[in-house]
Amino acid sequence: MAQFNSIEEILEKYIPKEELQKVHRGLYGFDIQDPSHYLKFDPKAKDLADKLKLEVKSFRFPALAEELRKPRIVRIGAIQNSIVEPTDAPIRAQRDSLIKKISSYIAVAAECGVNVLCMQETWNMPFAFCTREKHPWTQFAESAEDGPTTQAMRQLAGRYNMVIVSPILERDESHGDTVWNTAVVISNTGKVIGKTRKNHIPRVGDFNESTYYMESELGHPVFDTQFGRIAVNICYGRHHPQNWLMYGVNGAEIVFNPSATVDSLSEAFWPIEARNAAIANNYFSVAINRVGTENFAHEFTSGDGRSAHHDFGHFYGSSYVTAPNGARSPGLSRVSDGLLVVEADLNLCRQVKDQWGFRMTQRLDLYAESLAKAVKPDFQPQIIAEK
Ligand SMILES: NC(=O)NCCC(=O)O
Repeated sequence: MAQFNSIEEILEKYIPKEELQKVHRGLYGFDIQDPSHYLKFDPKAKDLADKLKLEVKSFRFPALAEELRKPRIVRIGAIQNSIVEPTDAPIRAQRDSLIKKISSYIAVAAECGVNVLCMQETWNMPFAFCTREKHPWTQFAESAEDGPTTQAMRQLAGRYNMVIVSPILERDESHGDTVWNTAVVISNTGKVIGKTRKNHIPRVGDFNESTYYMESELGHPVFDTQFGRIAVNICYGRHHPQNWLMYGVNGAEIVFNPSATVDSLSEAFWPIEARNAAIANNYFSVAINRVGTENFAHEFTSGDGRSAHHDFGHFYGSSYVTAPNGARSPGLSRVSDGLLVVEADLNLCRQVKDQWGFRMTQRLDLYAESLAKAVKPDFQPQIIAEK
């Protein structure tokens, strides 16, 4: 399929203006052409972004004014990016060129007033897990706490007073040098608050990640930051509603979904899953997908009938944010690097909980009892047939 910039662009091109407003309201929950929903940035931010050819999009989610609570306004940032060096370049050159590029994007995010930012899954390397090659790719794995990527991000977090979520390939030197798919959560003070790991590892298409790392044993941590309670649901975990549920049960107000997925597999799901999670759990979800096509020297197959090939297909970007009331931002481009800046009043989370009562009516006790039965070896599905 020929690559195109975005679905939004096609809609705006072919739908008459008065009809377009209805389409937008139905698709996004807002008239997304209403200028009051967009942020104005300092010209310096725009100049910086233009120089870097970085698409910058914004959106604003208002909440009701409350008498007993002040608004809790935060600016959430999401960065999607392609790789810089070809995948056969030296490892250090590949990693350091990405750290340099993303550091320049984070400088733009700072100019846009971003308070809490997340990058895509394993942002500092090519998504090489299709190859099933251990070498050279596991050389990208580094200490979550003080590897070169975390050190660089810690400096920026402190400099810009910004919480940074940095999804990387982790080398756990304390436990046999094991590799994990991890997101490091760095405070706006520059300190590492902690880390979370990918709970669900795919075995679909070319996503041969189970060759490299196991499912996380860290549960569903929520990180209490100056800019809200945040959690990270890494990529494939977005297909598991229970995974989203537990971040909500643990009190998350913003759940990032750093991802890497391709148009031949998941694009129809993409606008649905993180959006539904925000609706069902009354928090903001931030879906961030890698962008671009990455070619690898040695052709590979994955036993799914396709002939040997050198790439995953197209990572379609399309990052977007959904508010607890189901309204969503326009997406970033399908084909280029981008920064999405969303201004949100976190008070909206509790306002929607009150309005819809999902947390009150959630029946966790019923699910816990049913799931406890379902995991037992002698489980019998509850099927009732005509007598
Ligand atoms: N990175 C990753 O988990 N991708 C799996 C494919 C998908 O979930 O769309």
